[in-house]
Amino acid sequence: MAEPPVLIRQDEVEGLLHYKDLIPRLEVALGKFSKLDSAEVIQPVRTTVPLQKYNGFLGLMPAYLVHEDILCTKLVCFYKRESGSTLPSTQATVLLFDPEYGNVKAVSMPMIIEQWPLDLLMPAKSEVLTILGAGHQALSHYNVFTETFSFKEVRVWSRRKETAERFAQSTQGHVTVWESVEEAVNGADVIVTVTGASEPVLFGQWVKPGAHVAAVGACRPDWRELDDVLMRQAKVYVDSREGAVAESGDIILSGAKVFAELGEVLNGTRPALREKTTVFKSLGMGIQDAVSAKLVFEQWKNKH
Ligand SMILES: NC(=O)C1=CN([C@@H]2O[C@H](COP(=O)(O)OP(=O)(O)OC[C@H]3O[C@@H](n4cnc5c(N)ncnc54)[C@H](O)[C@@H]3O)[C@@H](O)[C@H]2O)C=CC1
Ligand SMILES: O=C([O-])C1=[NH+]CCC1
Repeated sequence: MAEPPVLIRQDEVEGLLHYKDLIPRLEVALGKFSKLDSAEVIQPVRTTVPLQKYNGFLGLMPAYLVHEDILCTKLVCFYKRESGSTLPSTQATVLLFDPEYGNVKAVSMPMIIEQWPLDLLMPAKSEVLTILGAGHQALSHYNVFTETFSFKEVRVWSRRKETAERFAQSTQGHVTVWESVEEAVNGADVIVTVTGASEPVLFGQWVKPGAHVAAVGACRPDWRELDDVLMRQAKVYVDSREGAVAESGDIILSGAKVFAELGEVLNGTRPALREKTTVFKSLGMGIQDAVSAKLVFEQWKNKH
């Protein structure tokens, strides 16, 4: 009989998962995904169930990495919350299966980082990082970006100043709080957008030519964080073309063309045009959670 699944709590996940181990594995998985070879990676576009009553969605994100034999699904509820709401806007659970037997081996709460610093797309000299939004994703992206690179200056903006101030107090390094997006992004080399916005908050006219925008929020076809000018003037990279044209309001509503998948850049089949203004629009990939879950489970087993 199969063992019952182990439950790995979020605080344990945080202790077990290290970016330096995770990122190279994520890059390999994304490279395989972009080869469009279903003998290697199977990841259908997320199925989304609307929760109209609560202004949210349940997303089902299964993935199978064939050679690594990792079968996994993430179940993620995400919501559009009113300003001042204390309810979480994203709640996710990851199930890691034994693909042969079919049982669940581990249940864990993911540490969601859908974007990691893409030095390939960032300007060669990246000194100023601006984060728009000050919630959970803001903190995890602050951590991964500042652990991987040394920025001279880190700035944050949020629609409520007190949230941005709380964020700045919670970070390891010094972060300055800005009252307007326009000022916060002025001269920034890297801009991370992690808001719950459904209308653009970042406008192309404010973005320094050659900057890199890591766009994480706006995961619905009618939600946006970036305006048409930015979307049309930038080279747009995505995690999955199929996902982007189905789910990204920034891409669908602006009519912007997708230049490349990140996996194509990693495979060397499309160039990383870091001297141009670049947008990397991520929507979340089941394979990323699969790779993370496998790593967490391996580390957990080593400790128990
Ligand atoms: N690309 C991906 O794979 C993932 C995307 N997300 C998305 O990232 C975004 C942020 O998620 P969390 O940090 O978990 O949320 P959160 O609720 O912890 O933080 C959201 C931040 O955005 C701000 N915000 C909310 N509505 C806004 C609006 N209309 N205009 C400007 N700012 C607004 C809030 O004040 C807060 O600072 C959400 O849209 C979420 O769906 C979350 C997980 C993964
Ligand atoms: O991958 C993910 O967890 C999500 N993507 C959009 C909202 C949540």
